[in-house]
Amino acid sequence: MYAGETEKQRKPVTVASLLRMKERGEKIACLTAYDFSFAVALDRAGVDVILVGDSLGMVMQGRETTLPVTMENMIYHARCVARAHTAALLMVDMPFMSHYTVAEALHNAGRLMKEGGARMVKLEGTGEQAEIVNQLTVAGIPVCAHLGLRPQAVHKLGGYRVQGREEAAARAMLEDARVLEQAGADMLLLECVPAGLVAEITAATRVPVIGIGAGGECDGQILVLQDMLGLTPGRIPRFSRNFMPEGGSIPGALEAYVAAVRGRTFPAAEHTF
Ligand SMILES: Nc1nc(=O)c2c([nH]1)NC[C@@H]1CN(c3ccc(C(=O)N[C@@H](CCC(=O)O)C(=O)O)cc3)CN21
Ligand SMILES: CC(C)C(=O)C(=O)O
Ligand SMILES: [Mg+2]
Repeated sequence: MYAGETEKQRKPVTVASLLRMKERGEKIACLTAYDFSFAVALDRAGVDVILVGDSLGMVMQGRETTLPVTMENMIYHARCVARAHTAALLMVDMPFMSHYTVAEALHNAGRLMKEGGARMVKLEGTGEQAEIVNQLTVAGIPVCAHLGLRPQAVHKLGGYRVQGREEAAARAMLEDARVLEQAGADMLLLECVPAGLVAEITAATRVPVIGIGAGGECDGQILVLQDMLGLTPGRIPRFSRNFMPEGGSIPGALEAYVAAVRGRTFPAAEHTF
């Protein structure tokens, strides 16, 4: 929005308001953004949570993976988005190797909050990260724990593959979700997880569960902005959908996405594992 321009006020989205949305069964619509202009557009479309994702390594920088993304990259893009002063909650990814000791996690999450303007940080991890989530919680930093397909672990996982298909892996993920919620996580994000397991985790937790390639039974959805605007070169992941044909324009596509999430028409069966 231009300086001095006024807009009808939307109440700021908070950890508490997201919890209420889960309790009421209202779906939470989330998207990534990496700059000021798109942050304003997402906010106007009624998006609840804006994620400055480390997917910026791919969609902003043209890299093959998210691994080279730095703290400086994350802070730069977070600051650009934060200047939109959105009612949408601003969540920022902790990049690869920024959160594997308590001291580093506190230092780097602190930087995303202080310098980046984040209101929540997201970290990829398992139950092993419980102590880190607990210490961030002690520091008053809202945390989203990202489970399932963790793109920062792509070389360990052997590719961008669905996670939690085998019974033992499914039990472990459910236990990780419980442990991370117990440690203080305010939100969970499940990427590329079979819909049945997602439904189980969503029912077993009080905090909102956001999905990407995780079916329609979780509390909200997230997509990478460039994928849903049809801007990604080549094939988009199966779980994604281009909303541009339906929306007709960028604001139209963003509104169509929010409406489809709220109206439970996205994701459909073909986007689900
Ligand atoms: N543009 C973009 N979109 C994303 O969703 C995204 C990124 N970048 N970068 C970071 C991660 C990487 N992601 C990905 C990338 C590819 C698949 C993929 O190709 N999945 C297969 C399913 C494989 C299986 O069945 O096990 C697919 O067909 O969609 C999944 C997640 C999600 N994230
Ligand atoms: C795909 C979402 C969940 C993400 O972590 C990112 O954009 O980096
Ligand atoms: Mg990410």
